[in-house]
Amino acid sequence: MTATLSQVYSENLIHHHHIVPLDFNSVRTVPDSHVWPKSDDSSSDHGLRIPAIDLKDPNAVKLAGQACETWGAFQVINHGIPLNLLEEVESETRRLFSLPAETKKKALRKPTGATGYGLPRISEFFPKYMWHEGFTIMGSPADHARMLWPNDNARFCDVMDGYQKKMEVVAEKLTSLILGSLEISGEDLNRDVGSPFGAALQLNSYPPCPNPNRAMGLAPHTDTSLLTILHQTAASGLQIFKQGAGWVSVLPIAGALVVNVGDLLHILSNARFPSVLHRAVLNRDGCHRLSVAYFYGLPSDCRVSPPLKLLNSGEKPKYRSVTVKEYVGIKSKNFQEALSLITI
Ligand SMILES: C=C1C[C@]23C[C@@]1(O)CC[C@H]2[C@@]12CCC[C@@](C)(C(=O)O1)[C@H]2[C@@H]3C(=O)O
Ligand SMILES: O=C(O)CCC(=O)C(=O)O
Ligand SMILES: [Fe+2]
Repeated sequence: MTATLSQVYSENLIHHHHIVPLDFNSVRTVPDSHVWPKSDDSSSDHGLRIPAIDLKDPNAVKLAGQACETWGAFQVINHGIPLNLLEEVESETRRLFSLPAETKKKALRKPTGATGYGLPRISEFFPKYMWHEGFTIMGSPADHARMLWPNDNARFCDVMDGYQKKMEVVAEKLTSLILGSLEISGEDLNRDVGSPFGAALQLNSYPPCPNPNRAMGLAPHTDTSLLTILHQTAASGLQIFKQGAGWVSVLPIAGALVVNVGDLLHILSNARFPSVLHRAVLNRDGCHRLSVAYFYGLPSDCRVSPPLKLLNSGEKPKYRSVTVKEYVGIKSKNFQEALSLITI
């Protein structure tokens, strides 16, 4: 039996002190544990912007391929997710993070768990904590939602279930579009036809910070997914790193979704589509920023390597083939070194 994504992440233990978020409501100054060195490149915004692609554009395949190659990210409009669903997801996410700290801790992720409330998994790789709290969902959120709202969780569950179903459709569409730009299709992946893709939903909260210049929302990282599809609220904060330009802000476009290339697509495309380094800085306006990331991947036993069709021009594979499960294990131990550890 193929292990679920949740089982795969559960096998990689995280220490308790890297799970429990600060009670952000109770602090008036940034504690030393959360002070990050001032980033000299945080304002290096040259007005550059990632492309915005209309899924109804007849050139969408080519545009998506170009965006993945040069940016590793793009915004997408006309994606088919209704605006009112995005608003509902946002309001349920706000309702969750507005609960008292003691209530949220009832749904705390276990050290051997993958889902629930807690700090981002990457916290253990940094000497300082991030100004962030998250809630991870894989499949049904019902068990954790019951811990938060014993009698009033149906709405949260319905909205998150509905969103995951719709996001799967968009993710499939985007995957075939992006693979199509390389002239490969979903059938060329080493996946049992019909087996489910691995997916997860991550609700991110960046509470108002007394000194946003000294704290970090979410530290620089690449996602492990094939693709990540992100909804961000109107407050800016997401930045991507572009070689030669530095950190570039991804300004929210109402109703648009941000698409990031993850490590699995990086390996699969033989580095033609590099996974994008990104981070979330804190909003200067003192508002509570939220984002919702849908991670779309491959089943845990799937072997990830560039399809032969991509290599038939004589190009050599840059990475040894790994199963998703193996790669998640390597990434959990080595974080940003993971790709270089499988380089041939
Ligand atoms: C499926 C997943 C991707 C993720 C780890 C997770 O199990 C759920 C949370 C995801 C997240 C969100 C914040 C950044 C990130 C690097 C992290 O620490 O947790 C990603 C993980 C990932 O892409 O590896
Ligand atoms: O909040 C954001 O804009 C980024 C979130 C993110 O990178 C993630 O959840 O992996
Ligand atoms: Fe990310």
